[in-house]
Amino acid sequence: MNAAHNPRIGVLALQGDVREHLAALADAGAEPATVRRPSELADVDGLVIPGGESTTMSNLLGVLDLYDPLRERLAAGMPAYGSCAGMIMLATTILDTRPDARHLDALDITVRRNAFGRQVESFETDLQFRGVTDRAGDPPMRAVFIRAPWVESITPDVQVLARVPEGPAKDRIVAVRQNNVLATSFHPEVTGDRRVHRYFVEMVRESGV
Ligand SMILES: NC(=O)CC[C@H](N)C(=O)O
Repeated sequence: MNAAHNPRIGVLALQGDVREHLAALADAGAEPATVRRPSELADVDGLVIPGGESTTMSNLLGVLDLYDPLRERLAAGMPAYGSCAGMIMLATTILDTRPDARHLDALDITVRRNAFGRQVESFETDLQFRGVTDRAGDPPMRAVFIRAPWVESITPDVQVLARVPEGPAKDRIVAVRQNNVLATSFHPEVTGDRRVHRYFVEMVRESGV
């Protein structure tokens, strides 16, 4: 695999906003590919796990024989980016989930599902994103949350990239990175702002996996 110029980045295509991520990755300079089987997973330099329903995704991973190969590639350092349900899938500890839901243990965070409350199922805000909005003149990032999780706690190996700037959930952590794994509670693929996808494409290039 040659990740130097145009990394091949998969989107786990079991459910959720797969098309939007494929388009965002193409805009961000990657060669996008859908991943539904182990052979397709073996062929990518990095993987996006989109939003959807983490308990359903957990089931489908098992049914399609993707769970073990995906854990193995993550353990070997394959870069991954999870948004919303994807963040939940990547986490080591999940609060408010079903006891039989399986996850990928690639990110040392405790994440709470549907954390923003059922009344406020979805909302938008502008936030600062470390490494993306921190140069003078960079506009803030529009973040769209849909029945989103938040990160309840992290270990020292995890870098906080974004927090909720205001309101009842002020300061809750909503974007993190640990080595080659990136996760956001929100959905950058729906706004047309490609900066998070460019950040991830750059991670994949740098990893050279
Ligand atoms: N937009 C989303 O991905 C929502 C995540 C969903 N609430 C879950 O728990 O999996």
